[in-house]
Formats: sequence, C-alpha cells, structure tokens
Amino acid sequence: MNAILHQTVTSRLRWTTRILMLLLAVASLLAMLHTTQPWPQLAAFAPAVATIVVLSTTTTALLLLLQFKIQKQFFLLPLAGAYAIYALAAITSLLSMHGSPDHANPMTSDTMSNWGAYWQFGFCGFIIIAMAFRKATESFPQLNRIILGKNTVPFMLTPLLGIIVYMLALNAGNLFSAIMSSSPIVTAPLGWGSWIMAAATFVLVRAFCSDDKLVTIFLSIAALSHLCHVSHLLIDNTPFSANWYMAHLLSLFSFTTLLAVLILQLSQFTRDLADSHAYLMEKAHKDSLTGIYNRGYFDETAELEWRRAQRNGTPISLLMLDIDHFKGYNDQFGHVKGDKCLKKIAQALHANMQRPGDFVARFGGEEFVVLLPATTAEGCHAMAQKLHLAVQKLKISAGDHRRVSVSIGHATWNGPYENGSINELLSQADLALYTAKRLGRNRIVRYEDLAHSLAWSKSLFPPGVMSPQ
Ligand SMILES: Nc1nc2c(ncn2[C@@H]2O[C@H](COP(=O)(O)OP(=O)(O)OP(=O)(O)O)[C@@H](O)[C@H]2O)c(=O)[nH]1
Repeated sequence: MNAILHQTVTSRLRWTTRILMLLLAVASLLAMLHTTQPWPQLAAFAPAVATIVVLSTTTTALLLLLQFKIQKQFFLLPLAGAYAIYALAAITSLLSMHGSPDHANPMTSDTMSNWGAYWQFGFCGFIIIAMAFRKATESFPQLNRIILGKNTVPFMLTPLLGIIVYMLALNAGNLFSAIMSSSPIVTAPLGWGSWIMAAATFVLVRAFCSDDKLVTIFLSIAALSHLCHVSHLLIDNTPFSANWYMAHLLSLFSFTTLLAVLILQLSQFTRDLADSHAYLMEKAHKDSLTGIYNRGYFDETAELEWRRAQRNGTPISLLMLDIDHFKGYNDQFGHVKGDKCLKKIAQALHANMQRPGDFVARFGGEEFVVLLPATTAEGCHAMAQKLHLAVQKLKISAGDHRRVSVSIGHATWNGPYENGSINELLSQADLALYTAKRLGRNRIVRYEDLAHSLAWSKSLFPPGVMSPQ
C-alpha cells in the first residue's frame, strides 16, 4: 500500500506550502501589531476551541498509532505521543474552565502554569524526538527493526510515567488536584523557555527533515503555527483581545493540519484495501485460463444455493458439460489451440447465463458445471439445449469436416432436501453425462430419464458402479 505520509510532494504543493507558511507568519505578525485591540466577547469561544483541540489531537494521536502499526515506522510513535500529551493537556484545560476564559490557555496573562509548561515542553520534546528518529532511520532503516522489538512497550510507557511522577511531585501525591490546578505558579522564564522550545522544534523539523515528504511539509506547518501560537500567548493573553483570538485560532490550525493528511491517508488505505480485496477475491474465484468461475467458487456457492433451495422448498438444477474428444483435438492442433478452444466454449457458456444466480464454472480440465437455482427439470433441459446449440454455433473445426461438440448430463432436485446433498445432485448429473458419452457423445441426457428406465440402467451400470435409483 502506498503511504501518503511518505510520498514526495509535487513542486506545486511544495510552493503552496511555502506561501501558506509565509502568510501564516505575516498574519501572525500583523495581529501582534493590534495586540490589545478588544474584539466582541464570545464567551463560548475558548471552550469551543478547547473542545476541537481535544477531539483533533486525540484523533491525530490514535491515527498516528494506527499508522505506526501498519507502517512499522518507529518515529510515528513519539509523534503520536506528542499529540497524546496535547490531548491530555487540552482535556485538563477544558475541565478547569470555571467561566473564566483565561483558564482555557496553558499560559495566563503574565505567567504560565506548571501544567501549561509541562505540556508545551512535552509536545515539542516529543516532536523533536520523533524527527531525530526519523532522520536516524532514514540512514539506518534497520534501526526500525531493532526499536520495534521488545523495547517498544517500556518506551511507550515513559511519557505516562513522566506525567504521573510530575504530578505526584507537584502535589504531594494528590493526582487529581494536580491535574485540575490552573493556578499560575511559574513566571515568565518558563514562558520564554516554552517559546524557545517551540522555535527549536520548528527549526529542527525543517533542518532534520528538509526532504519533500508530505509528513515533513505538514509537520512544518504545524510547528510554525505552534510557534506563532506560543508567541501570541507570550506577548499578551488578555481575554477577548485580537491577540487572544489569534492565539486560539493558531492552536486550531496547528492541530488540524496533520489530522487532515492522516484522514486522507486513512481513506487511501481503505480504498487500497478494498481494491486489493476485490483483486484477491477475483483471483481466488476465477479460472485463470478461461476467466469464468473456478471449482472453488462452485463448491462454495453451490452449497449455499442448496441450502437456500432447501429453505425455500424450490427445485435446484445442475448441468455437467464435457468437450468431446478433446484429447484428440489437443493431439491434432496442439495445446495452445486447445486452450483457445476451451476459452471460446467457456465464454459462449458464460454469455448464456441470463438469470441472476445462474452461473457456469470450470469444473476441471475440459469439463464445465452449470448451477441453476430455482429451475425445474424442464427449464434445465431447455437450458441444456441452449448451451449445446451455443457451442455448435461456434463452429470450431475439429478436422475431417467435424465440429467441436459437447456432451451434457443434467439433474434436478425437487426434494425432500434432508435426504440429499449438493454432492448427490452432482453425482446424478455426472452419471447422466457419463451416459451421454456412452451413447455416442454430442447429446444431452437427463438423469430423470435414467431413473425411470431401471432395466436400461442395470445393463449400463455393472455392479460396483453407482446406478440411478
Ligand atoms: N489445451 C488444454 N487441454 C486440456 C486442459 N485441461 C485438460 N485438457 C485436456 O483435455 C483432454 C481430456 O481428455 P479425456 O479426458 O480423455 O477426454 P476426451 O478426449 O475429451 O474424451 P471424451 O471426454 O470421452 O469425449 C486431455 O488431453 C487433457 O490434456 C487445458 O487447460 N488446456
């Protein structure tokens, strides 16, 4: 399957992304010029943004984990960790909103909460780790195999352990109140530390992975949006100011860009999977030479149709066709022409299947089987005549002014179903075919006629050979 994330982007997309990043930076700078300008107060804005961030980061983390499982690329794991950390932080932020929009943010106006600093550092830290792994595995792809071994589980637990230890240390063992605490504890230095971390993340994403892969491009946009977001929060976080709104909008942007690509990737995976499934089903059910259904498909479907007929109490018919003197044809014209002849006959038979449920399959060698659900013996006989004629109409020369012909035997089951099986019906049709061959070929024999002529059948079938009832 083609992984969109690792696809090289077209130069048009590369330039579009560069222009988009430039616009993002310019818009951010312009907004900074109107930092304190008050905007209409939308009380629901901050909770709405926090909710969207929770949903998008959680989904992104889950999709990245899914990608990791499919692609076995180790860097996707810390990347998922980065988004998981942000999801956790956004949930905390959402839970701690007590009517004041201040609490929607990791950083308050002039200070920054411990928790906010933790998530800013965690998010950026994990992205840097992911990029470092990506760079390393580019040069040493075998690293993926080593890392994906037994060490994966402890590695996955590390961020979780870090969060727990941090909370315990912070709040003397009271985990829940540590999560809910939004009181500004740490002052400006952590805010600046956070900004430096965001700036370093952007620079490293660009420097570590200056390739043109889709994942790099979108991570660059996400990292730049995040840097602008942190910058806005740091300058001024007065609720409902232009700056405050901009910071929130940027946070949305930074978390939805990668999500959009991941959703695109998922839809492509689903499409590829459906295509592969359809291709494999086709391969598994079709005969490679003639293109019609194979024996495996017949066995599966005939059993189902038998049970359906049993449930509905309707008749079911079966025809067996065999090309006459095909060995002689092969010997005379060669196997390549023999194959062509088989193909022509198979296609002619297939073209005459008109009712839904009717189908022809290659039973093996130069033998075909036709299943006719809900068809009486008379209907089946009419179908046999039609197929016999269809082969005659092909006018395939068998040499010496002869044409290739087929022998047909058919049988119909009218019940009681509990005393029979599809295999028994198959044996009856086979017996009728055998009789057609014994009687001189190029003809149709119905099993029901055999069954009514017991004396005849006894002479035809010596002891030990299955005879009609
Ligand atoms: N060209 C070709 N020949 C095949 C294929 N499958 C089976 N055959 C040939 O079909 C012939 C079947 O021969 P037999 O079973 O003796 O039957 P027949 O010569 O048709 O004689 P009757 O059925 O009694 O009329 C053999 O020569 C097989 O090699 C195939 O896929 N391609």
